[in-house]
Formats: sequence, structure tokens, C-alpha cells
Amino acid sequence: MSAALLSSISLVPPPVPNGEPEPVQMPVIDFSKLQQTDGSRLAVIRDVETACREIGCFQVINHGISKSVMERALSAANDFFESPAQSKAEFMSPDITKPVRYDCSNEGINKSRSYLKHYAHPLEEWIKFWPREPPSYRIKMGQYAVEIRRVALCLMHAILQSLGLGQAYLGTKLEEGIQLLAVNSYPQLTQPGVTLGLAPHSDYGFITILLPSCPGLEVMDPKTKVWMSVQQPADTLHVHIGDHLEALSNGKYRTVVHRAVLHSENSRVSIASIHGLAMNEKVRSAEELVDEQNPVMYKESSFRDFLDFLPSKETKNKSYIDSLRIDAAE
Ligand SMILES: O=C(O)CCC(=O)C(=O)O
Ligand SMILES: [Fe+2]
Repeated sequence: MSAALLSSISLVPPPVPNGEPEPVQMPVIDFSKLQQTDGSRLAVIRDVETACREIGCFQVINHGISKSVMERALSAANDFFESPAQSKAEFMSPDITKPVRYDCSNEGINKSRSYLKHYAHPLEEWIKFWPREPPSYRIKMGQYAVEIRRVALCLMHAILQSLGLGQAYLGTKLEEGIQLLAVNSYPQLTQPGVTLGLAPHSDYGFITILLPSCPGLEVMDPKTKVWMSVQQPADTLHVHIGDHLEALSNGKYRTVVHRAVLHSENSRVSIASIHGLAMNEKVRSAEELVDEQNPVMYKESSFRDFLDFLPSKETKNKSYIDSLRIDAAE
């Protein structure tokens, strides 16, 4: 999609009488053009820059992941949640550092979300911890994890280039980085008034790539603070920016506040693949994006710091990104 077409998309939904968010078309990035070395790549990098700066999300087409790999991953997710309670219970734990964790408590932001979270890269290190039930879970989810990571790496390099830092800016740190899969399950909307699956939040990493079985994701327009209902054709991937990319870009790109609402006709599963730097690698605001007008706006932090932050008292009053923001008055 050209920059002209990109900028012609209206990102702000018109007000609707019943207060429901209007479905909004997200900016579209043609992934196949990022593989080219001519002007097509540069045009797409400009589109990435516009999308990241204006709204913090975009959708990816021509990413090369087959429909069957995506469908098999979603069916593995669905089959896991449908498996006997006893096989899921094995993964329940209050310890957020566990390699695999299942939670159906609906506590905190998980209004009516059950989820399975596990690391996915390097796959050979983590897959042995993944569920054995259903028996095809590891193979189906493993294949998706590998393929989505290839797309994520390419997109993160493109985003670095779009910031003017150059795609090789972080050296091998992206390749050595973390991949966390949040596999989510939401019931169908049945009770009027109980519409929220997952409360508003932002994701900690550089980017999240989301694959849902049906609509339900909403993102907040950063300017108007109006909720937008994300429309995602079955073969596209939804990408949004996380807290650590906001910090690295020194606020040029903003983390995306999003939530999931329940679908009126279907239960829903989604797979969020979260990508960031390695567990103990500190993310800092890029020096190249700091000057007198733009002083450093974020404290440095790692994924480990994020995990330490979650159970802390500070979490009650602040989001993680707020805890990183340096108060101008400090
Ligand atoms: O299910 C969705 O649409 C959103 C999931 C999400 O935000 C997450 O897993 O962090
Ligand atoms: Fe999220």
C-alpha cells in the first residue's frame, strides 16, 4: 500500500449512536515489499513510520505464513482450552517466572479471559515444557511460533529503520531476544453488561503480533482516546507497539492501549506473540533520538524488571510504562 493510500485511511471512528466503537480499517503493510532492496522497501518503511507514529498499530499482508499454519495454531489453542480441567491444572501457578502458566481465575485485568502463557524462543529450549494435551499442540503451535518469529524479526528491523536508527541498530540483540506466546480464550457474550474479556492494558515488549479466531480486539486512538474496533481479515496479522519500543524510541512511538471484548456469536481464541530483548538486556532510549529538545524520557529496564514490577505495590497505581517515564519535575 502506498503512503498516499495509507494516509487516506481515516483512523478516527465517527461517533455512533449506541456508543459501540466503530470498526476501523488499520494501516496495511505489504510484508513482501520489505524483502525488496529497491524503492519499494523504502516506501513501506515510510508507511511503517506513519502507522507507528500516528496510531501504533498496523496489519501485515503477504507475510508468507500459510493459512493452514495459522488455522492449525488456532485449533491447537482451542483444543488446549477444551481439554480436561485436570490437564490444564498442571500449569496453574502463582509464580510468574514459570516457563508455562495457565490461569482461569479471571482476576485483575483478566475479566473473562483464561490464558496459557509460555516462552517460545529458542523453541528447543522451551517446547519440552509445553502442554502434551492435546497431543498435536506442540507441533502446531511450534510451527506457528517459528514462522511468526521470522515475521517479527523482519518487522522489528523495519521499525528500527523507520526510526532512522538503521535496521542493524541493535546488532544481534533482536535475534537473541525473547518470544512469549499468550494463548487466550474468551467465552461468547451471554450476559448483557458483561462485555469485557481483557481490560485495557499495554504489552511490555517491542511488538506484539496478534492472530485471533474472530473480532474482539479494540485499540484506543492515542489522540482522541476513543476505542476502535479492529477488523482483521483472516489471513492478515495485527501488529502493535509495546512499552519497550516506546522507551527505545524515546516516546516517538507510543505503546498501544488495547482490550478485548466478548463476541456476541462465538467464543474466541487469540494468540499474542510478544517479542522483545533477552530477559536481562536493558532497553534504553536511543541516544540518536535524544537532544536538547528531546531529553531522555524513560528509565532503562529489562524484561526481568518488568516481571519484578508485576507483583509490586506500584502496579496498583501505575502501568509499567508509567513507571518507566521520567517525570520532568524529577
Ligand atoms: O485477545 C486479544 O484480542 C488481545 C490479547 C492481548 O492483548 C494480550 O494477550 O496481551
Ligand atoms: Fe495485550
